[in-house]
Amino acid sequence: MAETGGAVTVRVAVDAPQHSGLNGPLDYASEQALASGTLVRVPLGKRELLGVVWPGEAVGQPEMALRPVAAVFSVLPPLGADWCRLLDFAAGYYQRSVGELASAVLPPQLRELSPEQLAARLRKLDKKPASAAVAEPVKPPLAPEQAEAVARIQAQLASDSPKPALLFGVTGSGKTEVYLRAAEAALAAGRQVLVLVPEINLTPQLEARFTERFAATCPEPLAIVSLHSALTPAQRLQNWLAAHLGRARLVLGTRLAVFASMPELGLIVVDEEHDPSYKQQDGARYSARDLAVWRAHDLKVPVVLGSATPSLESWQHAESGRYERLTLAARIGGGALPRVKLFDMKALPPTAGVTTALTAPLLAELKARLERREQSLVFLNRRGYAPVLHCGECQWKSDCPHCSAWRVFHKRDRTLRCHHCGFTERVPSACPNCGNPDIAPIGRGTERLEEQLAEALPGARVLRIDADSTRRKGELEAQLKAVHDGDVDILVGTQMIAKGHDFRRIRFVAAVNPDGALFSSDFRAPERLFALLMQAGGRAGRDASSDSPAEMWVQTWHREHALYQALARHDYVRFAKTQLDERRSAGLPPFSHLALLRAEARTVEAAKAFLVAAAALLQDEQLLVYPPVPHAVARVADVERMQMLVEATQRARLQASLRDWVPALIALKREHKAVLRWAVDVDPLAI
Ligand SMILES: Nc1ncnc2c1ncn2[C@@H]1O[C@H](COP(=O)(O)OP(=O)(O)OP(=O)(O)O)[C@@H](O)[C@H]1O
Ligand SMILES: [Zn+2]
Repeated sequence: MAETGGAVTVRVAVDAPQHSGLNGPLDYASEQALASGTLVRVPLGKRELLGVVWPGEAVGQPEMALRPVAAVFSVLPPLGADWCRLLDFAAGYYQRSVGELASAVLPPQLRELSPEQLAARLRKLDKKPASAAVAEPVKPPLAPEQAEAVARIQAQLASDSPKPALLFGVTGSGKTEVYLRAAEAALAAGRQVLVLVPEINLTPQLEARFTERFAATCPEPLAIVSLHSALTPAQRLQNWLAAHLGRARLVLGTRLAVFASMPELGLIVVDEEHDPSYKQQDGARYSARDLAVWRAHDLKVPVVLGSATPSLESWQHAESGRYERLTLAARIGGGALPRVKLFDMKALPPTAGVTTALTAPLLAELKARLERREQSLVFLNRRGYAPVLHCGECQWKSDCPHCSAWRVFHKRDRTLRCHHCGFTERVPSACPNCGNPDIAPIGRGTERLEEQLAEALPGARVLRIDADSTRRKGELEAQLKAVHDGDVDILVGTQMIAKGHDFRRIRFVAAVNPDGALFSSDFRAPERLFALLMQAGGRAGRDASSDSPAEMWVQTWHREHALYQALARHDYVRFAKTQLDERRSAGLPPFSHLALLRAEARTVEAAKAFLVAAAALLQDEQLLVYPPVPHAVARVADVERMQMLVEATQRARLQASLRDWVPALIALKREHKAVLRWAVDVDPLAI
């Protein structure tokens, strides 16, 4: 803040468009001094935007008439210095402006409310009724490995320079109970706790478990809240305010919750830390997991990263001693992990007309389980009825006219839908190219699998859960409840059901067609496939009291593949070692650091020309700049997408180069009018 005449100059982080080149906080005039972190409304161009008074000296150019701050949210305590540091770091690291990031991560409703309206919302918070008195929860006695892990986290809570903990626990080993005990200790010490989960659909079950555990110790209204994008804007603001005011003692949320304002934050938990959904895929492409680690380090509080299949980045940190590894090697109650059977598709006698997803032995196994009244899960990571519709006469296929992709056949509503641009049409009754009425689906998605299972196993109660079956509010909850209640015999679904859920009745899991990912050009594809299959298998046999053996089948054409061999032995450690060895010799992350420059244009040439010119602007010899290549789905909605990888052996080196490069790219873009969009993705996940 600088004094100029009667008014003071304040720096305000505000969402100025990137091409304006105004990427730092901007100066405004204020009648009174304003503490950093104060929320304000300020004019920018013709608009009035939400802004945050930012720490640091205003540049103060007295000859320029500064525009005045339009409104001050003095009803709200300012955001903390730690929150501003987090945003400064994240904006710098992911190469965005701090104002853009602040505007993206603050609750959207804040942008619309006047100070008076916000004051009304705050009064409403006070009127929330306290929850009814609840009984003391029953806490299970900890298994020895759990007790050890909890003790280590407690030691970290007491330390003034805690190390991140990697909780490496096999599926069903009771990681959640460790989070609960760690949270209990932090809450008892008067601190707030932040728990991150990868997917919204995992929040209800976890929220229920946390509420059940802490409702007695934290009975005040809004003491436990969730933060994710499926909340209504009003709920999201309410929960965010509760966290900011310190009323919410425990915040449970998806990646955006890493930015929650929590003045007394004392512990962060990142569940399923390996999950790709922690990475934001547009705007500021941040990794919530990585930011959680940064935030914990900055605050000198512990962070617990939990997974049965840690990301190779985190695993490498545990290997090198930067993270403390806490291992839960056994399932609760001594239950065995499911036996994994690699079912060799090549060994099947070729039979014309037999669908390969549901082999006769698989059907027989499902039938046997059905007769024993056990639940089974059939996992196929592809939704829709069939990935493509095909005409045998003229070879027409249901491609998307706007994308380099097929349109997926959805039988339920008889549509052809592009999963990339959303282009949807009714299924034609005959081939649009030659008029042949006999067009047929090729391949299968969950919808078709569901149909075939119901046909092959009459009387079985088959339920499909995927993004299509759960569009409407409440559907997912109802479907999961049916599974938990035992009203379902065979559950069919995508990765949505493979992760996290504590299904107690499932004893058999089949992955019917997982091979595709083995040959992807993305170096992370094997890591993702391994994690997904381990997670899927982990849904079986979670109830140790049942005596029937739990089993997982993987139907594959590549039985000997090292990935499957490691999977069959539940050997994450070995898998990680092989992968890390490969990454080390290929110079890939975590042994190098990457940034991806993406460019989108109407033509490949225009996108490419921009990338080539951008490469010429990078003068550091220590950086390796790869030639531009098309994105895996090169064209989406008639836009060509190209990308270029930049690699450095040192993170700091890459960061230093990006700092100069990004402003230069903003200027470069002005010369490349045909480029529609460009973006830098630091630590990209999908390549
Ligand atoms: N000490 C304990 N005593 C008895 N039951 C326990 C104990 N700890 C956890 N459980 C129960 O064991 C089951 C599995 O625990 P949890 O869901 O935490 O596993 P997880 O390690 O998170 O598994 P996943 O990685 O598959 O999600 C849960 O039903 C939980 O209530
Ligand atoms: Zn499309």
